[in-house]
Amino acid sequence: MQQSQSHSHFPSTDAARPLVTHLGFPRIGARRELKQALEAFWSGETSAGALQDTASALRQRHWQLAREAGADVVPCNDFTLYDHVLDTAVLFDAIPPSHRALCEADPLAGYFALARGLQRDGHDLRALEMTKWFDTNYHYLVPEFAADQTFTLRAGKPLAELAHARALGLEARPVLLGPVSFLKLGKRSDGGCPLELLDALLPAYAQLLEQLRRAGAPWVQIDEPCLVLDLTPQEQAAYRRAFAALAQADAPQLLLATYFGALGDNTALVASLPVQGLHVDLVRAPGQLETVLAAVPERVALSLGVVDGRNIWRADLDAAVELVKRAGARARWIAPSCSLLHVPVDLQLERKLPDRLRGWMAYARQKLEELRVLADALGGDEAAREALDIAGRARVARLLSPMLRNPRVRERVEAVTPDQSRRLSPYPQRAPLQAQRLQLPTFPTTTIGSFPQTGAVRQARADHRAGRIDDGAYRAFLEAETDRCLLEQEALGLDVLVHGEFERNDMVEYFGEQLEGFAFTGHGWVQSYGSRCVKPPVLFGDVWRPADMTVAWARYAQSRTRKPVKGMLTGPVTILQWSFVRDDQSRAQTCRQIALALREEVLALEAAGVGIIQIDEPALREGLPLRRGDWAAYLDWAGECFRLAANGVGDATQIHTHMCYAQFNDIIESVAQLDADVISIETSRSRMELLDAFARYRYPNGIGPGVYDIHSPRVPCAQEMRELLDKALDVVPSMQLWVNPDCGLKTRGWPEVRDALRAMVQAAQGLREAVA
Ligand SMILES: Nc1nc2c(c(=O)[nH]1)N[C@@H](CNc1ccc(C(=O)N[C@@H](CCC(=O)N[C@@H](CCC(=O)N[C@@H](CCC(=O)O)C(=O)O)C(=O)O)C(=O)O)cc1)CN2
Ligand code: MET
Ligand SMILES: [Zn+2]
Repeated sequence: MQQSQSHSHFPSTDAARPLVTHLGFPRIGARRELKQALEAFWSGETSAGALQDTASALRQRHWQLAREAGADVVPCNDFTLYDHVLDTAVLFDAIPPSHRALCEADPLAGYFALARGLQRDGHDLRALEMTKWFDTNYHYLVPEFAADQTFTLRAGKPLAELAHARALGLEARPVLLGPVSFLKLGKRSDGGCPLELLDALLPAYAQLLEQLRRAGAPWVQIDEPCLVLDLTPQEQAAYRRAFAALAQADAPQLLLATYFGALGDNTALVASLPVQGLHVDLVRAPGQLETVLAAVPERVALSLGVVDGRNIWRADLDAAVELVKRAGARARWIAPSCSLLHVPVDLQLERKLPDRLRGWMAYARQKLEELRVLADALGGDEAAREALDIAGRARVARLLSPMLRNPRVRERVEAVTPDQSRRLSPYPQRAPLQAQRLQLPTFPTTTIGSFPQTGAVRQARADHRAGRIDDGAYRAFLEAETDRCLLEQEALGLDVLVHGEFERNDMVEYFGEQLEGFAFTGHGWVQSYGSRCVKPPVLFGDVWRPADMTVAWARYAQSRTRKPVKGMLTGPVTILQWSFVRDDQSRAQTCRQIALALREEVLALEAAGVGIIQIDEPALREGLPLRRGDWAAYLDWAGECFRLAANGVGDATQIHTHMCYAQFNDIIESVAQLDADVISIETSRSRMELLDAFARYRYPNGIGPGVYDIHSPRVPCAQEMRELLDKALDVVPSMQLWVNPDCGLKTRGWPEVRDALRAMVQAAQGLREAVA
């Protein structure tokens, strides 16, 4: 076989072959086995033993799968029953006083009470706050530290997982969240700086490292993703102190793992840390290889993240070859850019995807196979070089495919003018027109859109998909659900109703299924939090709207009640953020295409007589770049896209937006500039901390700070919600205040929803009486 031109630059014999590894594997399971096991355990159907058996079997299967796909070294302790940040808090015994007794009496029950709250058997425990893991759609639980927090090592889990892997004959590398990132991702109950607790934490870390070494770990992976953020001098000093202390311990060799971006101005800091290995993300930041090679001492072995751990496209292996060769003998390992947590498990399970598209994609397993091909090719293997050629051709085929481009879409994006993204009149002129049209009381009550997606709803959808019920029967079922939901809302006394979103599998996938330019998968599940997963659609080509998407349901719901029903759409930034997005053009460009498609839908809803249209943008904050220097450009195009979608309507049409799961303090000004008439926003888990920002900025339009945490089965009482509303009234003028939960109710059951909304309406009524 003739050697191909493009790979003639390979060394011919005995070249150094890097080892293949990865930083973490999806834990939910290709068929969401962990989800099923968790939910069965929570509902009391199965025992803790059964849950642990499933967890153990998944760990073992994933190690074997990774080995077979090509990993020479696999991580351990990357598994978790709920969340790896929560695991780290439990590992060091950083448990809030409220949960301590239960955690000691029944560790597993205590663990899930921290994750989900617990209101049973005389307990009334809150869940920890949940927020976004960097710029991903994964949520972690925020550790809560006392001002005088002490840390005690409880090393059972990492030691057991290491022993399990070693018993299987695997070379396993325990993964730990590093001490600085762990503290920085948490918060102190007194509002103080968590990094002040570093000196108290380090002895426990050192002790853990010693135990792992004694248990046979040659390497430990310390994840410090905060090293890609802007750090203060104090934070940089914390890194120096932390790693100096860990270097004193009788520890295994340390692989310091960074990901989600460039080390940038932290490069010199990282280069000065006493570690034996360093992982860098060369997908988000290929340019940093040069600076890292120059700054980091030769004795530090490098792990090069050359395959995208955040997206599902096949890698550009030719580019990867160049990077690895550039690092030469210093490239000890090659790996995905970050943990594979953010991609699905195995493309081989996909049956529905068009073959063409499938040939362009790679899930976790296929990414490890790509890395093996890359390593083998670098090691001089002929067959692997041919595989590289084939991969390269598949990639070029995608980039040149006519499926990616629609000239009409491109023309329309080019033709957008600035006035298309502005409302006709400013808010003070629109507000009275809307008030007159809608006739709402003060402190109007509403919900965020979804009502419980019960087993029956999911079953009907599954039956419809499988052809067991026809279109008519499915529609009749959904109409009945919608009717029932509207009646419930009327009975509860809510002011602005929603149709309940029963027809939607997911707020993004549903739109992906109706827009051109998207494909959807059958097994593309990615963990979002705990047992909850999402199946991000694959945005591969130019986006356009072939037909109305939500108008029929909006019209139907409004025909069934005299109360106003909100039209319900997912915004362009969120659709972008929660899809696997093409990488052959800028995200801004792709987002504008989505925005134009949604604009058509907004105008169609308005034309159908819908007076309130909500455009959810829960992922606006999540998409914010990790470095401040990149914020302005992002906020500029993201804001423009929202306004382009929303602001074509007349003055009397009320635009709502909704945001959740993140800190909005930093971007409050950009949120205000969206100029939505009303924003509902998650605040209850952080007990309204967010409102400081709204107060400082004097948010000008309507605002509904969430008064009830919908992620927990716990039902708060009216008094508790009233207290949050009173707090809100300190900073929000009463004419602007709306009353609503934190987010949609799809994950809850009807009994809790009824109780909670009844209490919410009661809280609003109490407030009306108090200020009347
Ligand atoms: N994309 C996205 N990201 C988001 C959110 C979101 O809503 N969407 N919200 C935040 C996270 N919150 C979330 C809240 C709930 C769920 C959630 O409930 N997910 C469901 C899956 C939703 C779904 O796609 N359901 C489908 C498919 C359901 C399913 O499991 N079907 C079975 C078959 C049906 C059966 O027999 O039960 C199968 O395919 O195996 C449907 O309803 O049609 C789950 O994990 O259970 C996810 C995220 C932030 N990020
Ligand atoms: N309208 C959506 C819902 O209520 C908004 C969810 S934000 C993650 O579910
Ligand atoms: Zn939400």
